[in-house]
Amino acid sequence: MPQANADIIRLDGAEKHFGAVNVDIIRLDGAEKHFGAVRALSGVDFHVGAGECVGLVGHNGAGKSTLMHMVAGTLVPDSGKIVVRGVTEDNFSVPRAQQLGIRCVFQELSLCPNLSVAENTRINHSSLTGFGWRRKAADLIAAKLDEIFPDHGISAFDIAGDLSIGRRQMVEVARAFTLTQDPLDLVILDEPTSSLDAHTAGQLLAFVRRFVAGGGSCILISHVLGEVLQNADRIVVMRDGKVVAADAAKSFDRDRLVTAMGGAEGHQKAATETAKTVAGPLRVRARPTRQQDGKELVAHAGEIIGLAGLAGHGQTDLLLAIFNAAGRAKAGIEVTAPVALVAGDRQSDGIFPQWSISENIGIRSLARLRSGFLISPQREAELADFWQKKIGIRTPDMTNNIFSLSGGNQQKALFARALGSDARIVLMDDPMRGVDIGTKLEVYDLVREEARKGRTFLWYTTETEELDNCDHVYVFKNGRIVANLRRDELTEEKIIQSSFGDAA
Ligand SMILES: Nc1ncnc2c1ncn2[C@@H]1O[C@H](COP(=O)(O)OP(=O)(O)OP(=O)(O)O)[C@@H](O)[C@H]1O
Repeated sequence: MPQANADIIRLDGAEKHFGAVNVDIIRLDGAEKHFGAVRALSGVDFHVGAGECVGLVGHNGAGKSTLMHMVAGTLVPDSGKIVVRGVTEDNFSVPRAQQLGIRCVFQELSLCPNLSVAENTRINHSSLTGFGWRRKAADLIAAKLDEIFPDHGISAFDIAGDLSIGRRQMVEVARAFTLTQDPLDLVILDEPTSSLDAHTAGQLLAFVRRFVAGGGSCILISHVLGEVLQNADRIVVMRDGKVVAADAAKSFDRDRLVTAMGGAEGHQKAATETAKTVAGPLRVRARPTRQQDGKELVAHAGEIIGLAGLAGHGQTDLLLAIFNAAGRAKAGIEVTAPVALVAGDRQSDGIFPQWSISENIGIRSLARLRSGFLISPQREAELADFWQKKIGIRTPDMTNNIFSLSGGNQQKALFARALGSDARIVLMDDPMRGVDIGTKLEVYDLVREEARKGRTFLWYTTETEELDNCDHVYVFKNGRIVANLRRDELTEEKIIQSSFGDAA
């Protein structure tokens, strides 16, 4: 263990677990990073102590993931210093970070889709070798899944690509915490609950607290500010590539965080409109394939309909069935107008990776963008510019590749694609994954405004608060609708009761 220098001994945050001063696990001094014209980080100082959970918050594109890529060794700073346990690292890299016990769960899930859960575990744990490695890997990941998510329902031999996005996220998390011969000191969790329902997110956060209480360290990035306020010891706020606030978590409340992040000021929580009593014409009538009791989802023009319940209980399947049924007859499903889908799993279902931001937005509006037989680049650019301004897509140039955007900004581009199209029905599959609080509030306003103009929204969300925007909510369990709750009777307890009840 290296000797701690005087300048890396800190008295904030970490030492409260041990009652003594403490060497930082990692420290970055003056980290800078440019991507072409974009200054992603400008002179950031950041540190994490042993036995400390640091919450990291900021708007989309603030630089959080870029900073974390430096901690994980996947990005090298243009300038600045990385110090691990008091030793300056001149050639910091992914293998070096792993050797030093630093692991990460990134926002864009990284499991190989064609490999099993056990095989994916082996990829990150090179010590799992020799005869019977597959069995060893399977036992280890199964045990960790059981420990973090007791009712996970995942087999170590499931193929990763066959799992729902929520279950893939659970595997990623469990894999990062799996104990092998490799050291485990610090885990970076970049939006680890973004695809988890409230129950599963609670299991993960409780595990994180146990891990930290046992002396481990975590960096927790989340746009769900309550998660950070309740689970971090110290919170660091980033804005436009800089750290703008850093303090003990208990000194923050939601308002102070939002003000420090900037961008969400002036937005009030949605004024709760009374549920609609006069419905427009029928837009969607759909019965889940496993439904045998006659219940069905019904949506009219101008309605915002929520889909809730534990993740992976048939909500996404029904949205995809409705999407596929648009324009052709399908048993049990009636769709009376054009449909657009905002995918939550943007990597697999939403984004065209080789295309620019503008092309990704325009693809659902080709008829409107045509000039003769060709797509007019000017019309495409106008549509993209309109949406860039409307929902604040942060980029210097909309003709840049879509992957030049931060995760949340990629998600905004998918929103723009659906809302900018002529679709009268918009299906949203947990669409706010990675979207910051300011933009979320803007999108909620936009959805309600579009609904008033007659658009219909079917909105599956793992964030219970978002259901306040809906006229009524169908709760799913085991592939079936088990409850239909009006907005005025909607509470988290009611949803949980229906999700776990014996109704199906
Ligand atoms: N590979 C890249 N090429 C070009 N620009 C990039 C690249 N990666 C990040 N950026 C830019 O750097 C800035 C910071 O992005 P970063 O992903 O760190 O933000 P973030 O705070 O993690 O956002 P989010 O909450 O949306 O995930 C953004 O403006 C982004 O567009």
